[in-house]
Amino acid sequence: MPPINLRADLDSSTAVPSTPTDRSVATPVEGGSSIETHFNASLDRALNILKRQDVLRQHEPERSATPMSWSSSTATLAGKSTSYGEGAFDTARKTPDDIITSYHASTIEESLQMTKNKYKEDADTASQASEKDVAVECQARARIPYPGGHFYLHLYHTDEDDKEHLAIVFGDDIRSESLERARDGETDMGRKIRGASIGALRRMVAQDIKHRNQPGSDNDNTGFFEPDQADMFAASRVSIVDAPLVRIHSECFTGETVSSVRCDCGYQLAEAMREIQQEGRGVIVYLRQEGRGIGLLEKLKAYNLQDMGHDTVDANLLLNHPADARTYGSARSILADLGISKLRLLTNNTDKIRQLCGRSSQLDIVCHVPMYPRWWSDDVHQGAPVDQHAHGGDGISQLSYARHLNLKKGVMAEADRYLRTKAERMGHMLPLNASLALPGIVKPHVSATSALYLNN
Ligand SMILES: Nc1nc2c(ncn2[C@@H]2O[C@H](COP(=O)(O)OP(=O)(O)OP(=O)(O)O)[C@@H](O)[C@H]2O)c(=O)[nH]1
Repeated sequence: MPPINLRADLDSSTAVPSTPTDRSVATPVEGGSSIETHFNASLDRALNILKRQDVLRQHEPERSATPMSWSSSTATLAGKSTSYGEGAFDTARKTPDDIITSYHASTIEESLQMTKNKYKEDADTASQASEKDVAVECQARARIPYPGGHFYLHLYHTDEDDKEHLAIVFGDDIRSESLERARDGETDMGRKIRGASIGALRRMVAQDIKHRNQPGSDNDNTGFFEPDQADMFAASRVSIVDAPLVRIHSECFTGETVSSVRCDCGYQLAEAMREIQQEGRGVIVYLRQEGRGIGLLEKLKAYNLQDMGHDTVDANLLLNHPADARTYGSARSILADLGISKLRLLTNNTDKIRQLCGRSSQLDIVCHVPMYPRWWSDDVHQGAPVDQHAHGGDGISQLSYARHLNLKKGVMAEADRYLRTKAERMGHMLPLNASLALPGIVKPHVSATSALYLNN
């Protein structure tokens, strides 16, 4: 059998296109070789398939160049999942920079609104958590001298977590009930080492604490204590009826220990100590809720996101945390343990007030005392004793306590940005307007009460 001359047969019987691409339109004519016809048709189909795959492959690098980090960030920020569905191909043709830029421009408003809603949702959840009764026990108390005088540091354990929460107590008359409670098999020396009272004093303290829960009843325990202890407990009676100045402060290693000026935390702690020390009585409950409850590791990541242009709220959300993960149930219990049911609260934070005044709360927040940064105004807080030390060049200015009270406008630019975000996105009671150091911050008006804000 002679070999089949495909070329000749095709030339004579079929209009064969000159290029493989054209073959796709070739139609075998009547009488042509059926073998060639089938061959050409198969070849055409194969070429068409290859052509389509090739077109797709050309676009493949662009499609996979779309950064996953962008897509996952967007998903987190928008609070919904993102997938490559319809229309995804167009997005993939843009460069990653185009996508990020257009994303920022188009969603900033949406993000702001979404954050407000999310912040409220998280705050509601946190409020419910703060309603929970937290059992606390003061494990030890010790006197701490510091540049402004001395205070008593109380260390607490709670059944909520395994952290060491603290109460910084100013005034000799505020006592912890759980510290005074007798421990099994405890000696007087053991009590002294914990910072609890002993002997007649212990009995008096126990009676006094019991008495706090029975308003109106007479205290007939005077026979239990020595004359030199009488004054102390006379003062103790007073602390029950008045409303001491209280700050509920959350841990910030960066701001308080290494003097970071990304935030105002170091200043707030020092200022709270100064104001309470001036009054002679009050408490700072120091909660180990570092980084608004997300911990130091996550806060450092959030700082890097802030250096990439995100604010403190978005940075938390991008890391899949709530804007504020704190609760205040343990603070309420610590204050109750210290016999404080009525207080004036040093804060700008509406959410903190709302959580502390939850439905089941026994706390009576008589008013809130705003904490406006001293560097916004040149003339506030003149003549405080610790300022004189700090300016006096006697070495105390090297201490972080005093240093925090001497912050200057220019140095605090980053803290001002943080404060602006707290005011604009987290509902903090900070007056923003166009005058003082930060464009947009006016001199504080120090008269609002918590009732005003709680009713809103
Ligand atoms: N996640 C996060 N936490 C921060 C940042 N800056 C400060 N913090 C933490 O924020 C907490 C203090 O919260 P703030 O909102 O500044 O102040 P506040 O105590 O709620 O409000 P005030 O009572 O008005 O002072 C501390 O735990 C700090 O560690 C930040 O950029 N990101």
